[in-house]
Amino acid sequence: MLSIQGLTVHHQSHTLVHPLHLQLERGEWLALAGESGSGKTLTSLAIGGLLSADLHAHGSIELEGRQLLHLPESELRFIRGRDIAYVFQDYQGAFTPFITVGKQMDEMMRAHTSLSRQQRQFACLERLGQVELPAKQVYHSYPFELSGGQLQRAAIATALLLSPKVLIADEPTTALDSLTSRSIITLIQRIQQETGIAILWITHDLRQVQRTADTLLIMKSGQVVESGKSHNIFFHPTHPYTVQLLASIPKLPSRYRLELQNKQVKN
Ligand SMILES: Nc1ncnc2c1ncn2[C@@H]1O[C@H](COP(=O)(O)OP(=O)(O)OP(=O)(O)O)[C@@H](O)[C@H]1O
Repeated sequence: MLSIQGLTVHHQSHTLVHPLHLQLERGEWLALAGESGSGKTLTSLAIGGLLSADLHAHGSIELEGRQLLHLPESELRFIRGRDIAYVFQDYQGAFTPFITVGKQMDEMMRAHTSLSRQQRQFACLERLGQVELPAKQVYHSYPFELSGGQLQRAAIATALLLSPKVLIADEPTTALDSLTSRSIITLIQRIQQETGIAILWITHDLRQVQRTADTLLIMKSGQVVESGKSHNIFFHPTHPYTVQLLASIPKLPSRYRLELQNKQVKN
């Protein structure tokens, strides 16, 4: 569904993302993992045409056969939300502080659909319910009246409003406590199973993707150093950097730990 071939991102003469290939299918959960500054966010922003003006992307980004790279902003704006939706780490930044959550969700629906006011409200409440929030209460709340976990759920509900094909989640749980973080991941897993949405999950924490990712891409210094089925990578990492990343996971089940210890001895 989403096919990226030879994507590069440059800043002046400096290459920040080296040729990157990625294939994401309907219902798939692909995790892009790696250390801070490895190029994960730039890759995700390039997909929706969100790179800042000083950065330049080359290569090919196709969504269901349609080339997205270098589309005019007016077309990209339409694609973002309807086909590709984002959830970011900064859930507070997802909403304007002094406008109710409902009004902001409604605004998004109004911009993308010709539904009546009543239909739009119904859709917003339905989505808020889907992310396990007290829908009516949250709809009428201001962002500052909600907890971090509730706000991130509301941001997810907003991202899902138009039933996008791809959800790009850039470290959406990093700013949350571990229990809330886990509940958000479980929620997105459930939504993925129910809707078949494809997930591109960006993280520096491999613990997060152990349970969820079908496919894993490991990035280091702007390069993909390892990619494949996440199960294979967890059991049989080939790149020393991946081995290092996996070995640094604090509480890995003993069966993985043994495999890794053997790997480290060999390397
Ligand atoms: N506008 C820019 N101009 C120049 N360099 C940039 C710009 N934006 C990002 N970079 C650099 O590109 C590299 C990759 O950044 P990116 O944000 O993609 O990393 P990341 O893997 O998402 O890191 P993190 O996990 O910390 O979010 C970093 O070295 C960053 O400093």
